[in-house]
Amino acid sequence: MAATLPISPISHKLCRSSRFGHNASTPRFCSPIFSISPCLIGTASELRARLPLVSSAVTTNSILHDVGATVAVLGGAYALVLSFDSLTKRNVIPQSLSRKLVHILSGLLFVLSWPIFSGSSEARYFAAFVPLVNGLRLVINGLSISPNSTLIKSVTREGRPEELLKGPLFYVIALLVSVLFFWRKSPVGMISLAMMCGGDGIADIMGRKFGSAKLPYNPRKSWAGSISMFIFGFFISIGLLYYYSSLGYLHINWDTTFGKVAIVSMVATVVESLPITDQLDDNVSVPLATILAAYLSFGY
Ligand SMILES: C/C(=C\COP(=O)(O)O)CCC[C@H](C)CCC[C@H](C)CCCC(C)C
Ligand SMILES: Nc1ccn([C@@H]2O[C@H](COP(=O)(O)OP(=O)(O)O)[C@@H](O)[C@H]2O)c(=O)n1
Repeated sequence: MAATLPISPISHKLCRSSRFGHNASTPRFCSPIFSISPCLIGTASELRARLPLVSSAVTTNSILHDVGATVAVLGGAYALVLSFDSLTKRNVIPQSLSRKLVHILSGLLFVLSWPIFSGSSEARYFAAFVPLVNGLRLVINGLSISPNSTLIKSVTREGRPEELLKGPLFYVIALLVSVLFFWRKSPVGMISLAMMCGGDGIADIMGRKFGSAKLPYNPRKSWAGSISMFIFGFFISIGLLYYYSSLGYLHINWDTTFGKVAIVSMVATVVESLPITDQLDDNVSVPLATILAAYLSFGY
């Protein structure tokens, strides 16, 4: 006997209507194949008539869901900067470390927040609103239109507002590109942010602390910084791929993925180590190189 499936609540409601001569007091079970009962035929035509109502209800729910997620992530972004500003003001951590931790955590927490948005095709645009608002915030403060000392102190090296228009703004643009063009169903965007936020951020912290042995072709960078970027970038990338595959967004072939991520991490690390920072900010060169290498490696 063919497997039977419970019909949805709306079908149950329709099946009970007197028009079909049924007095189904409990949800009917229906075979999913040929034995379509008059109730189901009625159900199908009734469903077609009601589909616009169902789809508009689903759309409204998705929009409310995504608006809520956007507000929550925006609040998280604001709270993150405020928290590190407070830690710096109370001399719990030095300003340079505070800025780097904001660099590392902002983007990675943003990527980790993507699953709280709905499954609708428009969800990525709601998520993109977060870096967009923060980008505008950086421009407004960077142009000193209405300077916010908390943001300037937490995100700049020397406390000059115009600094916001360089590294931080490129950083937020990289988040915007990843969410708009790659989102949850491609490994490319999340790996590029793992390398820019996690890898490059750790390179700075480890390089400043342990970077006595400088790179032969770039005395401003060190082996400790670059090796740290490769290792942390690799494991953070793998962690994000595992996170998204365990949630069902990605289907990863782990036999080949470790090698591919290692290659992409190496490419990003080499690019970051090049003496080109004065011409091209790391927050442009690293995500661009990672996106290219990851797209060539994974193909989607
Ligand atoms: C300090 C930052 C970049 C500087 O980079 P570099 O010059 O040191 O290479 C990071 C700037 C972060 C920005 C002000 C806030 C971005 C928030 C993000 C879009 C959303 C985070 C949400 C999450 C839930 C906290
Ligand atoms: N590969 C690296 C990267 C950074 N660093 C150290 O971290 C400092 C800041 O690096 P950076 O100029 O790339 O900083 P961001 O552009 O990432 O903010 C450098 O001046 C080095 O002291 C390193 O030693 N090795």
